[in-house]
Amino acid sequence: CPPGQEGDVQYGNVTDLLAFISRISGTAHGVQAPSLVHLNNETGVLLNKKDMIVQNGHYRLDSEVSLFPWKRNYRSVDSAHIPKGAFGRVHLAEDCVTRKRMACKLIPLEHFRRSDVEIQARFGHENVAQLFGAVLKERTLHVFMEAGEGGSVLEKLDSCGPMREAEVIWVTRQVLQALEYLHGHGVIHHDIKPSNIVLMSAKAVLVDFGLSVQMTEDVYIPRDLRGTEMYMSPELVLCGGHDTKTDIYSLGSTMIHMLTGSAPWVRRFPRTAYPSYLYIIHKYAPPLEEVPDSCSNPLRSVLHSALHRNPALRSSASQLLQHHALHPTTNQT
Ligand SMILES: Nc1nnc(-c2c[nH]c3ncc(-c4c[nH]c5ccccc45)cc23)o1
Repeated sequence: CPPGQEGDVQYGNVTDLLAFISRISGTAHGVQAPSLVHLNNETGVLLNKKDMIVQNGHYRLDSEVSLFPWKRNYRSVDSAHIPKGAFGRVHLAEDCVTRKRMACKLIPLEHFRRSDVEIQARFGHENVAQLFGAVLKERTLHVFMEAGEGGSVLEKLDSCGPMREAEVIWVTRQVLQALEYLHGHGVIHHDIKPSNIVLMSAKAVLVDFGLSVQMTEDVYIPRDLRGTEMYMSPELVLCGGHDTKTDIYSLGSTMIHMLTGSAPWVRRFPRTAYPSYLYIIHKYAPPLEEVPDSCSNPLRSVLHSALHRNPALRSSASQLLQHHALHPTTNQT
């Protein structure tokens, strides 16, 4: 980059970031936005003025910010666990001046969905990975976010096996706090699963909002099938319309994965023999028979409420947060 050539990375607020996202959304779909004519230059909006230092309108890789592979949280994790979203790989990033550590998701412009950024920009919550900004460089969008350096719940499960009940309760409560907030604003995440829950020292956060939607009616009529099959609700599989309760079912499926170490269905219907689980999810009762015998009755009751086949009878995030099983007292064994 010739010295003195100004970049176009600016500090701004959420409104500025959403305006930038709207401009590149047009570019992503072939419409060349005039203000982005220099796609080989950098352009973007950073929300985090304290920790991210822009130099002459630049926030360049290896100059202003460095990317690193994530440190392995568990020895046995193979490279397959390098975090990746629906359409982008996630790296550990560090600001070269402030040393602020972040996550940086690289999304090719042709795969970019507004919801990848818009939902996290508009709906901040302590259990939703905080968005720090987005920079477009050479047709790749770099999305900077809060980093869960403890890795994902999936990485922990694949390395350490089934989680203890107290750990399952803690993660479930963290996710329910995020879902209570998102669902209260009509946002459906659509991909609740262990790899989209990342761990930090004192909390867990939801990540990967690339499939999320904000409902404008009481029922969301999908144009495509969204999510990861093993965790999908029966009503989502039927494509007849669904609402935020689909995330609750996916959380119930995630709880089974945390308690057993395996995703629901796969032990009874091995992936080698069943390329798709959609028919199984539609035809069979919810996978409550996979709840281990060791599971306490109170937590079993939470699973019954979260995995109810009828979304109208399924508990909401707010209702589950009131469940006594999710507030164990220290004197309970
Ligand atoms: N798909 C997606 N979209 N946004 C994120 C994201 C935001 N902050 C993060 N922090 C950590 C990880 C992460 C996932 N698996 C891991 C394994 C080891 C270490 C870290 C991780 C992922 C993120 O992920």
